[in-house]
Amino acid sequence: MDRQDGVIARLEGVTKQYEVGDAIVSALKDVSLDILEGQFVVLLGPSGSGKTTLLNMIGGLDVPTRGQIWVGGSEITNMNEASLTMYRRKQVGFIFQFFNLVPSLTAGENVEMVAELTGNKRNAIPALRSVGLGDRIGHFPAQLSGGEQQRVAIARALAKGPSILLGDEPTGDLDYETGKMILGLMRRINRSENATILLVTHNVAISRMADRVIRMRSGEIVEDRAAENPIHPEDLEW
Ligand SMILES: Nc1ncnc2c1ncn2[C@@H]1O[C@H](COP(=O)(O)OP(=O)(O)OP(=O)(O)O)[C@@H](O)[C@H]1O
Repeated sequence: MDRQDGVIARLEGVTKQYEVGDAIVSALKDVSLDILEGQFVVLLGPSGSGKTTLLNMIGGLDVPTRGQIWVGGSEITNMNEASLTMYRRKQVGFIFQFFNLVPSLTAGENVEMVAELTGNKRNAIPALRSVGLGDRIGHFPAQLSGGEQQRVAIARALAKGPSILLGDEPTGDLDYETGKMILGLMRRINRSENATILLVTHNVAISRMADRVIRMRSGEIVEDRAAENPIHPEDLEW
């Protein structure tokens, strides 16, 4: 894969099958896709359509049954387990619905722990400042609101300096206003740092802020379109 063409992630003929008893579930069927650096991509689709499976493949959390995946110039589908662990640790920023912070560590320590793994410990405090939490560094997750906890999780992802940020329903557990604030933050990071973001959601309204909208059904991409005029997250309504 050639980074010169601006492609940060490429999937070629990716198929994922799960064996469940005697049955085979095809979660992804021959999916091919290029994601460009700096794109804000929203991935939509009904429950069970393969969104999380696709995200997990790109994030190196699971491996395809067939097909190839490149991220940031390296093919991850031919990596051994040790290289794949390093890839997950250093190259991918994960933002989940339920924040996944360590309750016994402060906000600062939660970010530092991950930043340290990637050799970027000095990034931790600036990352927290960049999400507006410079004054919450010593707070524990239980002392933070849901929106603040998600901002810590975003800071933790950013502190790695990842090739791609992967969000799985990152606003799914937040109220309307807080959800919009988190989307606004993600958009700001995308625009100001040219961060590539792939965001999975059930919420069709969120697709109006995307540069590109991909829709899945039954393990296949059924629509892939560039958005002409993405709107500001503040103006989203649902
Ligand atoms: N570990 C697994 N073992 C067996 N089947 C699985 C496994 N993970 C996912 N599947 C199946 O693969 C299909 C795609 O699942 P996936 O979680 O990717 O869908 P999704 O679009 O993210 O759904 P949701 O919006 O509900 O999270 C589903 O039919 C699901 O049941």
